[in-house]
Amino acid sequence: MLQCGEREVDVSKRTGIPMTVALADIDDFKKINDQYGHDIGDEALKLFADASKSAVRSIDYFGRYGGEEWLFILPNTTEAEANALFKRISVKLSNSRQEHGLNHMTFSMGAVDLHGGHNTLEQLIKIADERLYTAKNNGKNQVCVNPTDQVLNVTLSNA
Ligand SMILES: Nc1nc2c(ncn2[C@@H]2O[C@H](COP(=O)(O)OP(=O)(O)OP(=O)(O)O)[C@@H](O)[C@H]2O)c(=O)[nH]1
Repeated sequence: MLQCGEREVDVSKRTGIPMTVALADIDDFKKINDQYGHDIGDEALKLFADASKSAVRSIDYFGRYGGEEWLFILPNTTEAEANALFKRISVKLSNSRQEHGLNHMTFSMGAVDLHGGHNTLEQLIKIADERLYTAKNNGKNQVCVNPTDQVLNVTLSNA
């Protein structure tokens, strides 16, 4: 997946077509494990993965990254459009989490597109991670696409 990401960075640089890198992390995952047990924690990971897989397009790349985080590589996408992805995953998650008794499960996301000095996949992942950290610090259940802009906080009926 990282190799594909490097290739997408090259394509974006060559063509000028934007691409976005996003990192996501389930909120308070440790509490889910502590409260419901490790097996339900694993189930929560699967629910998130299924919601994400069904929310991305066929040209996007999605996978687990560095243990607890999830990486999205989104060709032909601006960082502002990551808001829409965040909403789509949130809605899909809200549909499936109730069946599993995980009514309060949410996630946070940080996203950045290729522009200015952010030139390599490694740099983009680093900035996405910083923005994910900002989204967590700002209250979780939200995406941070640019810390100077307002973050999008999605509050679903059972969140
Ligand atoms: N069930 C399960 N738990 C895991 C797995 N990998 C990591 N964890 C647990 O995930 C937890 C990581 O939580 P963090 O992401 O650090 O913190 P958090 O509780 O989600 O808090 P925030 O990120 O601030 O929302 C730890 O308790 C790990 O043991 C896994 O594959 N399955």
